[in-house]
Amino acid sequence: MITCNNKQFELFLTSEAIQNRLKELCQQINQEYADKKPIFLGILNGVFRVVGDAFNYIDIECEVSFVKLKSYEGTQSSGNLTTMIGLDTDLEGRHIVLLEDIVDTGRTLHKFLPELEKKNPASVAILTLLNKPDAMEHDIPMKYIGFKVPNNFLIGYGLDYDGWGRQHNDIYTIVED
Ligand SMILES: O=P(O)(O)OC[C@H]1O[C@H](OP(=O)(O)OP(=O)(O)O)[C@H](O)[C@@H]1O
Ligand SMILES: Nc1nc2[nH]cnc2c(=O)[nH]1
Repeated sequence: MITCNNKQFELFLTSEAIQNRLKELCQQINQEYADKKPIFLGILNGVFRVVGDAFNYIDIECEVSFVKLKSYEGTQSSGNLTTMIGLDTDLEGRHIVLLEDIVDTGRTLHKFLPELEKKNPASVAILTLLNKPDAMEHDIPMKYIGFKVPNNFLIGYGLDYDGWGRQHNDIYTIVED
């Protein structure tokens, strides 16, 4: 059990399980994108640990870039997507692998994917460490999913509760909401 911002959380996914799965997905990407010179595009903030660790395993020629989007306040999606740092890379004709820590309701990607399509990329594939199928409000095609998880609030490994809790190497689930 841990306490974060006065709420209690219990262990849900170990660091070892996260690393093993991330390695599997990255090895698959190494094969499928071997000759495509992809751009990995991370959606900050939560994704910073996924990106850092993924690049222990990605070994193909590629670029990396980031956007910073925000929709969550406390334990709930605000429903509003704020762009804090936007797209600043030329994506025309490029193969993009979008990196996310979690796809929950799908609102963030539902709003962001049309922005990405305006840049005329050759392809867009989504890698998310976590997905909550029961929370999804939109049909978002996700090619690489680490773990499908129940619809409970999570922290750790980049995931925050009002900015706190991102430092844990394991992922924790809320005990009381
Ligand atoms: O599918 P959704 O319900 O839209 O939720 C997913 C989004 O929520 C988190 O970001 P958040 O808005 O919490 O910002 P952060 O990455 O800075 O923590 C996460 O990194 C995703 O981008
Ligand atoms: N920390 C955190 N952020 C999220 N963003 C979308 N879903 C979640 C979640 O379960 N936990």
